[in-house]
Amino acid sequence: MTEGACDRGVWNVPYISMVYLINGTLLRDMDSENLPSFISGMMDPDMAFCKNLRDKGIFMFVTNMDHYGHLLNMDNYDTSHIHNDLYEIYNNQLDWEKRYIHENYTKSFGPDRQMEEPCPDVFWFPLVSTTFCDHLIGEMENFGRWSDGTNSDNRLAGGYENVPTRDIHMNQIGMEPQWLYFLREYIRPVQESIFLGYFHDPPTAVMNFVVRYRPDEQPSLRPHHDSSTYTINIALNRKGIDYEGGGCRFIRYNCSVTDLRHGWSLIHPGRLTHYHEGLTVTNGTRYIAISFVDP
Ligand SMILES: O=C(O)CCC(=O)C(=O)O
Ligand SMILES: [Fe+2]
Repeated sequence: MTEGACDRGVWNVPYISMVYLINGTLLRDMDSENLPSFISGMMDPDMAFCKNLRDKGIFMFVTNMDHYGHLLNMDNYDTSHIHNDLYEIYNNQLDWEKRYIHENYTKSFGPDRQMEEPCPDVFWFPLVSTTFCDHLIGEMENFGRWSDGTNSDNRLAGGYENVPTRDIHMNQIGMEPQWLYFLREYIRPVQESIFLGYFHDPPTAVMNFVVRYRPDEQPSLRPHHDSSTYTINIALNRKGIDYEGGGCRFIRYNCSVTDLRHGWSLIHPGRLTHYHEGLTVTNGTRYIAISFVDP
C-alpha cells in the first residue's frame, strides 16, 4: 500500500496484527483442526496466530475496500474524571470531534462560508456540541470550587483580579493542555480566517475558565477590557430555558449580543476597541467558557 492512500484493494499478506475478521463458524467448532490457535512456542499471540495459519496454508488478507470502523487509542485513557471522553481530544481526536464539535462548525470555512457579525468585529459561529457544553458544566460543577468573586485571587500570579467573575479555571479540573490544543486546532483556524494577517501558532492563553452568573450570586460583570489579543466566549447553556437575561454588550458600539445560542462562540478583540460588559442575568444560571487568547 505504498503507492498512495487512495489505492483500494485486497492484499495477500504473511502477517497481520490488531484487527482480525474471522468467519465465526471456525471459532465455534472447538474440535475442528481448522480452529485458529494463538499458541506456538514462546511467540507473541499475534505472531503465533499468523504462523499457525501459514503452516496450514491458510491465506491472510488485508483489505481497505470497506470501512469497518477504527481503533481507539486507550493506552493513556484517564478514568479520573466524570466525563473522561472530554479529555481525549488528542489521544482520540476523530471520536472527540464527532462527539464534541458542533455539526455546523465547518460552515465557518471555505468560499461560501457563513459567518455572522452581530457587532463590529465581533464574530459568532457554531463551535461545540450540546454534549460538550453539558460535560464541561458537569466537570466544573463536580469540582465545585467556584471563586468567591472578590478581587483577591490566589490562582493568579499577582494574587489580584481586577474584574472578578465567579469562575473555575481549566487548569483546576486538569484540562489546560487539552484546552490549549482545542484553541490551536479549532479556534486558531477561525481566527485566521476572520482577523486577516494575524498568525500566532500555537495560540497561548493562561486565562481559560468557565463563568457562572446567577441573580443571587454574581449576576453581571462590569465594563472592562480583556487581557487578550482576542477573546472567545462560548455559550454553554440555553437562554430562555436555563436562564433569562445575560449577554455581552460592546460599549463603544452600543451593541449587545443577547440571544445567545447554545454551543456557539463569540470571538472579538480583547482591548481598546472592544470595551465590554456582561449583562445582568435575571433568572436561572448562565454558564460561559472564556479564553483570553494571546495575552
Ligand atoms: O458575560 C459575558 O458574556 C462577558 C464575559 C466577559 O467579558 C469576561 O468573562 O471577560
Ligand atoms: Fe471580558
